[in-house]
Amino acid sequence: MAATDVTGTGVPVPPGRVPSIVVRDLRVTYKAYGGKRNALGDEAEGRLGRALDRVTRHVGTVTEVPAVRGVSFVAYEGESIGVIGRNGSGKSTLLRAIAGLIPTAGGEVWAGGDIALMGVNAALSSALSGERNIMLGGLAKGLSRKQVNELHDWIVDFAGIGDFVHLPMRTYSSGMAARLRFAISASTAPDILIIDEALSTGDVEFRAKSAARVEEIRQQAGTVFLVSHSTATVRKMCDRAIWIDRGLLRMDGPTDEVCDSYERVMRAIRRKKRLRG
Ligand SMILES: Nc1ncnc2c1ncn2[C@@H]1O[C@H](COP(=O)(O)OP(=O)(O)OP(=O)(O)O)[C@@H](O)[C@H]1O
Repeated sequence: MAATDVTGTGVPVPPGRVPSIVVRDLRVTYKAYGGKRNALGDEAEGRLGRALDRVTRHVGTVTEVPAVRGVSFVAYEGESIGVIGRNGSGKSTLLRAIAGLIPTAGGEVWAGGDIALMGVNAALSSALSGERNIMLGGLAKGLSRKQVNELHDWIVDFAGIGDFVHLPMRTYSSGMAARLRFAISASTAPDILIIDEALSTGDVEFRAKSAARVEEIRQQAGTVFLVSHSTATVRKMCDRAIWIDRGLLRMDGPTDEVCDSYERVMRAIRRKKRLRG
């Protein structure tokens, strides 16, 4: 049976594969009030900055930042997709829009299941104990009190925070707090899991443990997105990679191919910068 373009993205769906997310011409524009912003943040300078000024419209004192400028792709069940790109290229914005956490300026997202976004910045309250945060985090994920109580010991054990669970989170080291956030998010297996740099926190042992948990979730036929600056992590954990550059999808394909191209371009940029002094 031939592949068909049932998603309308122009990407044919191969026979036997089940799409979990369809993103069609997705656009996100931030409105920044007052100061001037551009699509690469503070890094954009000189020629690049002027080029970006052309795509960044200034409306009165409001600057519109087109952070995602028309991205389309189809993700399938069982895939683990690394999302790479330079600082400010729009990776987090794209995934937050897919998770429905921020408004879009155009395009469509279709999701075939529940989406959980796990990030080191997931909001937990530093004034409350780990225990209370586990309950609040679980309720925010849509679990019942009973379900959170059942998961409580697993979360504390996975995070390795021991008796600190009774103390306010402000007494935690940043590693402990990040491990607790990860454990809360990973305590249930959502259909679609988005991890934003969460794996880069913690020590070697915790990274290995969290990687194993992501693999478990992936094997339960969920789809995993991993936003990371580390191509090494993406190579290890993902079978496919998406490269986002200035709000556009620059490349989508097998992890090694995409990471090789990305690293080549990054090396060339660094070389140019060095030559310019
Ligand atoms: N709340 C906001 N208001 C205005 N502009 C924003 C806002 N959040 C992000 N941006 C801008 O949108 C663009 C994309 O940011 P985003 O955080 O999605 O990039 P990123 O690739 O995830 O970056 P990083 O790798 O540094 O985390 C950047 O130019 C950034 O400055």
